[in-house]
Parts: sequence; structure tokens; C-alpha cells
Amino acid sequence: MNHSCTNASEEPVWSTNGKTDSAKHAADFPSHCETVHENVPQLVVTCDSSRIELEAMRISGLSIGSHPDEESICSDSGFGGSPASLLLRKLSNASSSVLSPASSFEENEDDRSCLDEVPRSVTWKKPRSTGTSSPLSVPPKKPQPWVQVVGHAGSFHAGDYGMLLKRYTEGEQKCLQRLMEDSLRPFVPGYHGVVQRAEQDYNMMDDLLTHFNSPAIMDCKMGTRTYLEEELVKARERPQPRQDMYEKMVDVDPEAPTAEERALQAVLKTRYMQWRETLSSTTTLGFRIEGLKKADGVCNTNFKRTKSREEVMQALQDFVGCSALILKGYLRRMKDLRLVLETSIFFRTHEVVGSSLLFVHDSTGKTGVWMIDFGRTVPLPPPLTLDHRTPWIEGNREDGYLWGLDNLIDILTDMLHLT
Ligand SMILES: Nc1ncnc2c1ncn2[C@@H]1O[C@H](COP(=O)(O)OP(=O)(O)OP(=O)(O)O)[C@@H](O)[C@H]1O
Ligand SMILES: O=P(O)(O)O[C@@H]1[C@H](O)[C@H](O)[C@@H](OP(=O)(O)O)[C@H](OP(=O)(O)O)[C@H]1O
Repeated sequence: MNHSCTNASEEPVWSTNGKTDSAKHAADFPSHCETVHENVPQLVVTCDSSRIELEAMRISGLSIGSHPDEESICSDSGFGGSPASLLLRKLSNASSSVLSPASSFEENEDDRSCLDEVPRSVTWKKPRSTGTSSPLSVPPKKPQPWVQVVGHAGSFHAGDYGMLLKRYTEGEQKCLQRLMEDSLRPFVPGYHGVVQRAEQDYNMMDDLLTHFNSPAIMDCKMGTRTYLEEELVKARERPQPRQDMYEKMVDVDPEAPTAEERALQAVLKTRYMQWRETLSSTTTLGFRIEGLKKADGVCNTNFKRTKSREEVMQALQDFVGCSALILKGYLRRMKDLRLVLETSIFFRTHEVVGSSLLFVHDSTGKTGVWMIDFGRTVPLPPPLTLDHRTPWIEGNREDGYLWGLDNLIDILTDMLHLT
């Protein structure tokens, strides 16, 4: 018999806009431990905690190996409750850079985090718009620090109740909303609408780390192209050379800039992105490892030059630690994802650029893979659709996402044969 699912004393302060508000609904999960899905099987909560966990994992895509985690999702955890303080702590010696003037987020000094551990906080206010619920929102037994592997530092707040706040962009909100109605829903963090905190809007989504213990995490940026076609057009019409990107470029390869770029001491963002693509495995394999954190806490974001199949395989080997169990879990999930991607309406009708697959596993053998980061995912003008495998030529909008996933699956399959 599990404990009651209620935890009323720790409920955050919510003010709703009076509409049906699933952000509010999400906050109620710890009390009700119940969530309804239109497109995926419903999570039926009883007091049988093991059943709840397995059901939630089945729906949300967690796979478990031979050492099932005994932690109950629906438990009285004493979870959270700490005051809202966001402490970003740099945990690795990975290269960092000065914030570019052109960057979207001014408050960051270090724009590329290696890995931050963020204690949870409770006071979210003003859910503004509706989202939907997800089984991953049910809290775990004890609070786990949220860890950011790569991406813009300062864009995230980790919250209680298994929620993560990411600095709001309309484009990402639209994608997350559409994804909640798409067959891809089990492969993306559940989306719960917009909340405001210290005058800043955030998209609220499931924290995918919630149900792991000391997880190993890896971020792989998918696709053969990491900038949008529209950015290329803009760069031609209104070129805005960036000094910060020039500096990042010469840090890695002093010979990389052209004579003109050297004279300017600046490069266009699209040029920088293309250079990053060819330096890494993006162009040749259709994905690249952005960063990873192993279960022992070791963090590595030094993959800018990880390019060949062998180098990528070595890095993946280091991440999974030669565990056949973990490899099998990841492969199963990626093959499931591929099947769904091949039929998803959302995927067919969007250019998916700069999006990552987040791999998470822990020592219990639990694994999960989710699509994250839809900040650069845009709808295509109808009736255009993509197969995500055809090579890109400017104008066809292809992004190579599925080709990259094919390659990633092949590599992991080879690794499994070698174990
Ligand atoms: N839903 C989530 N659950 C847990 N961790 C997440 C989630 N979303 C993002 N993260 C963490 O934050 C990191 C950055 O995420 P994301 O790619 O969305 O940020 P970004 O700032 O938009 O990145 P980019 O620099 O590529 O634009 C990921 O590598 C992962 O560690
Ligand atoms: O990994 P690096 O070499 O540090 O380069 C960054 C990376 O390509 C990010 O994906 C990109 O953010 P977007 O995907 O949001 O464009 C960012 O652009 P930015 O500096 O304009 O934020 C780049 O600086």
C-alpha cells in the first residue's frame, strides 16, 4: 500500500486565467495523481504503486532493464519546498564563451553552459495559457537536482512537481502545443502552458530527469543542417557578422576564418553554424553529440571535433559504459521513435532544425530518449512535406533528421554486437 498521493502543503501558488487550465491541472497531479491523454493510453492511478510506475513508464517511454527501480511515482515524498533560488553552477572545465550581442538572452554571462545543477523551487505564478498533461509530471519520491547538459545557460528554471521552465519563445510553444496533439506526444516532454516568473514568461514542460536516480544524460543534435533556410535568406539580405562567433571559431581552429572574416574579426551566424556542421559529424552522419554527463558526474561538452563514425562510437561507448542492457533500451526506444516519426503529421509538415534527442539512463537500467528543443522547428508552407532523409538543397527544406536517426541506430546496433 503506498502513501497517499497528496502533498497539499507544498502546492505552489497558482493564479489561473479562468479558462480550462491544464497548467493548473498539472500542478494538481501530486494531489490527484491522475492524468488524461487523448492520444495515448490513460494513466489509471490506483494505490498499487508498482503498477502506476510501470504504466507511467510505458506511456512516457521509459524502458527498464533487469533491475527495476523500486521508487514509486505516486508517493508522499516531501518533495521540493525549497525557496526559489536559481543557482547556476559551472561543473566542468568545458570551453565557454562571452555572450554575444546578438544572442537572444541578455542576462547570461556564460552563454553555453556545460552542465548546471539547479535546485528546485516552488513559487511559479500566473499560468497564462493552456497546455496538456503527461505522466512524467507525477513527482518522484525524492527531489533530484535538475541538470542541464548544454544549451543557453539562464534559459531554464527547474521547478517542483517534475516541471521544467524554459524561457518562452512563441515558436517553441506552438510546436509543443501541436506535438501534444500528434502521435509524437510520447516522445516529447509533456507541455503544460506558459507561466510567468519575475516578469519573464516560460514554457512549462516535464522535466525528463525526474524518474531517474543520478542519471547519465546525453544531448545529440539531430539533422544535417543546424540553421533554418529562412536564416540563410536573412543573412544574405541583412548580413550581421558576429564577433563572438568569430572568437569561438578561432578558439577551435585559428585557420578557419577566411581573410575577409579575419579582417572583420567577425563571421555570419550561418557561416559559423556551417563550419560547426562540417567540423563535427552533423554533415557526414546527420547528428552530433553536443554534450554528455555520465552517472559519475563527469561532464564532457568537448565534441566539436568528434566527426568520424569511430570517434562518435567511442564517445557513445563511454556514455553507455558498455552496458548491453542500456544499449538495448536505447535501441528499442529509438526504433519506436523512428516508426512514429515516419508517420507523424507534425514531423512531415515541419522543418526540424537544431532539435536534440535527449538520452537518459541510470544504474537501474532505466532508459529514455526524447525529442527536445523546438526553438528552430518551423511549419512548412502547405502542401510542402519532408521525408527528412532526402539530401538538402536550398529550397527543399530537408533537414536530414531521419537520416541522422538511421545512422545513430546503426552505430548503436554495431556497438551492441560488439558487447
Ligand atoms: N524537458 C527537459 N527535461 C530535462 N532536461 C531538459 C529538458 N529540456 C532541456 N533539458 C536540458 O537542457 C539542455 C538544453 O536544452 P535545449 O536544447 O532545449 O536548450 P537551448 O538553450 O534551446 O539549446 P540550443 O543552444 O541548442 O538552442 C539539454 O541538453 C538538457 O540537458
Ligand atoms: O554550440 P556553439 O558552437 O556554442 O554554437 C551555438 C549553437 O550552435 C546553438 O545551437 C545556437 O543557438 P540556436 O540553436 O538557438 O541558434 C547558438 O546561437 P546563438 O549564439 O545565436 O544563440 C550558437 O552560438
